Amino acid sequence: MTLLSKDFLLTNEMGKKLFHDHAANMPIIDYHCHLVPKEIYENKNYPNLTRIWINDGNFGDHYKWRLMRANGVPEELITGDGDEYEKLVAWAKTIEKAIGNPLYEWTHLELQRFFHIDEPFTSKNVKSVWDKANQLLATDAFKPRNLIKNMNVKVVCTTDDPASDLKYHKLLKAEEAENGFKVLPAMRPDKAFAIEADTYGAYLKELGAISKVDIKDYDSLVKAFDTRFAYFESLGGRLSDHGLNTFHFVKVSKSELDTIIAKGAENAPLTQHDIDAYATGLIEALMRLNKKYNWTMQYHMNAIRSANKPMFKKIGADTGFDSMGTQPDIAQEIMKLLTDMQNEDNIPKTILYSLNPNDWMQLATGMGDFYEGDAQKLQLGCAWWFNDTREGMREQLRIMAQQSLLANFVGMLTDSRSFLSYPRHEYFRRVLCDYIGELVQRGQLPDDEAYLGQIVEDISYNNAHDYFGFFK
Ligand SMILES: O=C(O)[C@@H](O)[C@H](O)[C@H](O)C(=O)CO
Repeated sequence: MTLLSKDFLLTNEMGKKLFHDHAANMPIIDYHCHLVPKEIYENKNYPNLTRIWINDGNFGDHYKWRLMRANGVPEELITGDGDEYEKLVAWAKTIEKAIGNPLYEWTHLELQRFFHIDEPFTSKNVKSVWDKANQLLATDAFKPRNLIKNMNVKVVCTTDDPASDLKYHKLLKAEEAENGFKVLPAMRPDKAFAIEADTYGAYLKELGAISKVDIKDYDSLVKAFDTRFAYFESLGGRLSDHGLNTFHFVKVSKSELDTIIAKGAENAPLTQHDIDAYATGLIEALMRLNKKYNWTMQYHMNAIRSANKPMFKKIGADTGFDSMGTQPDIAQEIMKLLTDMQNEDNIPKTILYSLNPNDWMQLATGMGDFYEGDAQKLQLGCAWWFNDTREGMREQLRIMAQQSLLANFVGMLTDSRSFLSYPRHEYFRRVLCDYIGELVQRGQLPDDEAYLGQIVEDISYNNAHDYFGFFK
């Protein structure tokens, strides 16, 4: 089989039929990514391949950055102000060493799907790739909105702070019919959780100002969030998303939460008990609001963020210095949370992602204790970040299939900061179809293309369409 041939990742006949005749042409709902709404709205061509692929001066692909650092590339040719062609040369020299790394396949998929460049990308052809890609990047087809539209994307959910004015979502909403896709905000209140940060007090003021609530205690904080849920909802938002790097369930009284919030706002010393109690109180408030608005709550848990403190100070978060978390009991702590909220019937639709696959069985089986109402009210999140590999995807599919109902799964997302990442959905669909095809091959499923094809189409698009309510 040649590199990324027609049947790449497809090792059986049913898998090939399921992919080519059912998955391949399904539209995309990308319900979690980090694209910048302003860039979608302004719709400007990228000047060259480095800027859309590696680093556009603000956001960039920290997956690539990690590998470039692993290859000894100096920071000036990664996130620094080095020559942009030389950055691509550095990437070419890196990717030719990345055998077995998903970025090898993603890089070549993107070159094939967008630039019709089929040969392997190496330091020997980087100049011709640079020239051909840049020529195409200057055309209308490579404006961000056309990149989204031409990949058959129907929904893009960005990642937005509750205090955001969602200016560009509002502007894009007015052009939704013309664009042919929705750009919807997903509320990511991580700053509101960071009570130990010296910026917490200022953030409460910022959130209070935009919600017109004087936030001074738990009730007023919840009221402020309620107004933001209503505003996000008015622009099509139906998701909240939470980076719970670690989590310890600590239930305290409202008056104790009031005291903790006051301490945080004044930047007074907080104990770990305070921090855990506050996170528990706030996540429970957000569970109630997700339930009230019939949103879906995503938990991104067990991550170590910005471990390289000197580089964090130098270039900030989300720059490739994160890794898999090692809190061994995080799933147990989440179970305590779910159990507590079940007592008041306030568990919303929920997707649980853990960066540590050791958590997946606990999460997948634990969720099963709380199913009711909506089909697949709780589900195991797709293989996330460092697990976004063929093997990681197969493991998540296997566990979801064996512990719940794979046919209800809402499928994949890009989680990306680049407009070129949509082939990750194709990659996932290939893995999904190959996995199902193998079950047929072993006689574990009927050799029934119509039945299995419908399930593949549902996982690829229909389930997300119905589950999230973006089109209601
Ligand atoms: O949403 C998250 O917490 C992560 O996806 C995080 O943003 C990370 O930088 C990422 O993009 C992984 O794909």
